Amino acid sequence: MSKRISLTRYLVEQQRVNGHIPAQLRLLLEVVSRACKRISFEVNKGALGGVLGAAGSENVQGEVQKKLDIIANEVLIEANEWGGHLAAMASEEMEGIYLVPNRYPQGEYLLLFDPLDGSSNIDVNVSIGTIFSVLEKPQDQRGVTVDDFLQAGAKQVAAGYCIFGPQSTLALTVGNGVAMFTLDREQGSFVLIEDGVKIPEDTKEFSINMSNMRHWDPAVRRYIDECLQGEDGPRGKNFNMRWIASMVADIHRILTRGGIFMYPWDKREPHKPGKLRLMYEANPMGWLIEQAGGAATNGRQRILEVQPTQLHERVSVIMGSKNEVERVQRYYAEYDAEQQAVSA
Ligand SMILES: O=P(O)(O)OC[C@H]1O[C@](O)(COP(=O)(O)O)[C@@H](O)[C@@H]1O
Ligand SMILES: [Mg+2]
Ligand SMILES: [Mg+2]
Repeated sequence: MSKRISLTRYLVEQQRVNGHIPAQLRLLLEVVSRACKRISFEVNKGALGGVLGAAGSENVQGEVQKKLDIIANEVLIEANEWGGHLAAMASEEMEGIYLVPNRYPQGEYLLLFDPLDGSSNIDVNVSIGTIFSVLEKPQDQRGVTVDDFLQAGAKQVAAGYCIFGPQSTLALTVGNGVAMFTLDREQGSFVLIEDGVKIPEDTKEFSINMSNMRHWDPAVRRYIDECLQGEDGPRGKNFNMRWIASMVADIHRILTRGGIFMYPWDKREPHKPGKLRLMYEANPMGWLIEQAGGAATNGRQRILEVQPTQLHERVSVIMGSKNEVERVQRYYAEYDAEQQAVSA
């Protein structure tokens, strides 16, 4: 039987052998993975555990909260607040930041999370997940503020997600490629299933909510129009489409077999840059995708270089197989040049 490598062992190797992560970060990631395990068990209870359905409240973004959104948020906070590795946390489900209470030891990291991604899929038994991102607390003696969190995605020191599907699988990067671990429920531990995950540079599969087509901008329309024309169009090949409506599941598929995922700006709410959140959805996913050889952009700028100005900032998202993402970027550049020429 081949040797099984647990997440714990992988992290120890990242720390000791490769010197990639300090001990504090290793311990923090252990705690996050334990929280993901707890959430996985809660998710699996479904109707039997009374965890389905709406909670009867709204989050800061005006979205109806599901019971599991709140349960997952509490699990992550409870697991992480006393460990001594963190200074503060931020979540999709909380308006402000959560400071580690004074009664617990204070750490050097900031943790951001989307505790339950794909909330609309909870009640219909479709894959959902937890997304997380770790930043370093800026070095100074002040107490932590929201401004400390407003760092570009390129500053992340760890990022990942745990998908709760037919299997619970945790994908992780500490800046040394992407590794995936599946939860062995009998052993109670995450076991390495793939290291050095690589996304093919080309693809024949796109992922976008087609019902928004009439609201997109011309660059995205052009790209999707050409995909839809298949063999008869300029791309000369047929494309397939997948939309799970859980970013975590769509990105997991792309990390597994390639593809392009888009949730672009659209004109329904023109003042918003996009639907997805920069700091705890696009940044961690963007870094994972890049670490697997893919690309992540808002059409005009690399996502990891977007300087956040708000905790719950939104962003237009185009990520996945490199050549396709670069093509969409090119279409944006061509469209912008045309617009400039018209207005000159
Ligand atoms: O309802 P739509 O347009 O299909 O949107 C689906 C998108 O919304 C999200 O569910 C937002 O995440 P939350 O469930 O964490 O709010 C993404 O995971 C997904 O890509
Ligand atoms: Mg989400
Ligand atoms: Mg969520």
